[in-house]
Amino acid sequence: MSDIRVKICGLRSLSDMAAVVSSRASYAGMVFFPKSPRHLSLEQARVLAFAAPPGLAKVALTVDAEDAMLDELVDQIPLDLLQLHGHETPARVAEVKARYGLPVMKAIGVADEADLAGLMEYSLAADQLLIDAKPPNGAEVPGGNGLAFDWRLLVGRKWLKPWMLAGGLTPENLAEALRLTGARQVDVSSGVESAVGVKDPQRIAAFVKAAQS
Ligand SMILES: O=C(O)c1ccccc1NCC(=O)[C@H](O)[C@H](O)COP(=O)(O)O
Repeated sequence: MSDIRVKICGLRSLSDMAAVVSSRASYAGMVFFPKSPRHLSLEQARVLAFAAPPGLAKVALTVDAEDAMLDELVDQIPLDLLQLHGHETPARVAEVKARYGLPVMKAIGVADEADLAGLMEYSLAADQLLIDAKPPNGAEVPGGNGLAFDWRLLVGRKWLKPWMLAGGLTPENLAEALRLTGARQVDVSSGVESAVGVKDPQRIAAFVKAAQS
């Protein structure tokens, strides 16, 4: 069994949380972005977060959030990691990290080699990086689109901080993605859904199993 850590993103219900717990994933992601089909209210997120067992990291995902919103999330929800999935600068990443005293993961969208240029600077400011597919032009949401990028772009690359691979991963393609990129952490949303925003417990289990084999 390998020690690949898995984040299941976009949980919406207690049954999603139960599926994530029984799969033995390492991170449970909650989306706070009203345009997303996976958006949660504070109250919904509190219920999910309090149902998470110790050892399962609770991740709050925001997009260019102001302090007022982050203040509310951090005050009301027990969180382990803040995922910044917008256009936050390295300086903003450092500011969020200092203000809340929580680890911060910065998501970077990748479509081609040029998109990797900023990663080093972000790796100085953030605790972790999430290397995701860049959303298509005009996309309503900057993540959770089920799109993959060319994993060969990551071959032989190293960053200063732990990183996760994301974007279009599925139980079916995960082994190949791990083989090519050498990722030790992976993140998935659409690939473990039966319809947009609807998590499928069997696909969650299959994804984590694929990460462990
Ligand atoms: O999942 C969303 O709806 C979402 C909305 C706004 C910003 C980010 C979002 N998801 C970010 C994630 O961490 C996803 O898991 C990641 O983009 C991979 O998604 P997918 O390609 O669907 O597996």
